[in-house]
Amino acid sequence: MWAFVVVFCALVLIYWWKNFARIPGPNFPNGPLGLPLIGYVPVFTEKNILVGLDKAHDQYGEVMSVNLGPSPRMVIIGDYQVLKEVFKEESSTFRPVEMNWGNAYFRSGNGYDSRGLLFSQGQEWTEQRRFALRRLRDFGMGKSSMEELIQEEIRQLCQKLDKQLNQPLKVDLTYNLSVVNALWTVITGSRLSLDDPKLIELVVKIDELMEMSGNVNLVQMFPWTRHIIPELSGWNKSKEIMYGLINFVAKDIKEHQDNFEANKEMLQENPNDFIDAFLAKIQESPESSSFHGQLGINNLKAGLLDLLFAGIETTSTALCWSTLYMIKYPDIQRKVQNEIFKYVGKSRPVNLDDKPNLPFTEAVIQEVLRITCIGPLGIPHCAQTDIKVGNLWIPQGTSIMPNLHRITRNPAAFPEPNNFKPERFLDSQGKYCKIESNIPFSIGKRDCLGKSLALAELFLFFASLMQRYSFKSVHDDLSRVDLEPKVNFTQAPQPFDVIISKLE
Ligand code: HEM
Repeated sequence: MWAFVVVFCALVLIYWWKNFARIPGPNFPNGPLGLPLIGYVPVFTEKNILVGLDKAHDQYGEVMSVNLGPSPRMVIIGDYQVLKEVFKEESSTFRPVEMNWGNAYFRSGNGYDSRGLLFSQGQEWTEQRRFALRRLRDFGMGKSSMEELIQEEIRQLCQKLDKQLNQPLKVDLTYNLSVVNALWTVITGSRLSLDDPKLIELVVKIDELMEMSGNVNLVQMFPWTRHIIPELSGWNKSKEIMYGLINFVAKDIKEHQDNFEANKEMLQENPNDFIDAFLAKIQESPESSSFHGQLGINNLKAGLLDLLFAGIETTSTALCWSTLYMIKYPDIQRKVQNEIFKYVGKSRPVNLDDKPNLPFTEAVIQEVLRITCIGPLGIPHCAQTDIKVGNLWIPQGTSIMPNLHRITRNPAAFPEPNNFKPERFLDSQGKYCKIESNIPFSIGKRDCLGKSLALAELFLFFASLMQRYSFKSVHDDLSRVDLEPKVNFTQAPQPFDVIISKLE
């Protein structure tokens, strides 16, 4: 009996060593040895995963490999130049199969393929991404421009804030509703009131999905546990949240389909919104296309979920961070306000054309994005074929994780990286100057699809709020303003109160 146990354990260890722990070749990045099943332990024992990875980078270099959980070694890149070269490769635009099985299960029903934008692969991803990029750029689709839509959201947000002045206020949900609504209007063509229960339901569902994705639950690590302990493993909860969201968008898609059928000729030429444009695309697509028939509808549902999931929490979290940094650094807040008063004044709304005249405001936004790095580890990629960059070799099938947090805190590019210093983005004449390696949106062929929209939203929301209001901490002692992030799938501020008063 004991002999059998010993042989069995030895075989498991050999399997683990060969397939998971071993460094596969001389030019593969080195890294710490992870334990079977749980992987690299400091990820769980340090304050958060970023601190754990920082320690490993300090020891093994900016490009290293590590086991995270029960998965094989993945390559983690914390060097800007290397990441730029690797993510330039077409072969690195794939996603690891093991990370999206659950997602594929919900959205295509077979557990193998994944639709939409975040997790699709190859030709399907190229087609879906190209379409979404173009349609987001068109925004408003001929009816009203993207900027007008955002300006309307800002007007509604200010009306709401005006009713809650001079008292402690949590702004996260309020910002979230406004940012959701801007995207929802582009997608569905209709704006909701900020108190609309439908809008609140959507925000709550996306929050739940975000929290679920950020928490390491058993079913994510060991998918088979769903058959044995569906409740305990987190499977039932995942299903409930995911199906809730899918049904939410499915209702709007159905309404659009009915309307499209009734007004086909007109909408085919002049779609009102993202969903109409997608339905028009479905009509004209051949069988070989990922827009054709039921596959097209599945891609529409999954793509909408992806836009909402990736586009809402991230942007409103960035707005919350900028508010928190302004209450922590009132001098910087005043400097932003003075710049806006000088170039825009107090009454005319700020618009995107004002950007070149507001270099300090722009520098503050870039510094907030850098220091808070909202998606610190991006989304993992996977090498579809062997990738060779300089001496580095990444074999086919290896997962690649960009450590954006590490890159945006590199002291060579950002001296005193842990200090909030917007001036680093200004030249000697006070003009805004870009720093190439500030990449909170990742880089390369599969970088953030919503980067332009996010930057436009952040500039308009932030500058407009700074023009109208002063933001103050509830604490007289500003050392009590906590900038420590809650590290999840994203880095968000701890819940905080702010006192907003109107600027005269
Ligand atoms: C401050 C705001 C935002 C930040 C920091 C951010 C960051 C990121 C990052 C780091 C990635 C991973 C890129 C990679 O795989 O290498 C990503 C992907 C993505 N983002 Fe964003 N994002 C933001 C806002 C938005 C917005 C507003 C939208 C949509 C309207 C959006 C849609 C997406 C999509 C669809 C992807 C997946 C792209 C693909 O797989 O091809 N994001 N984002």
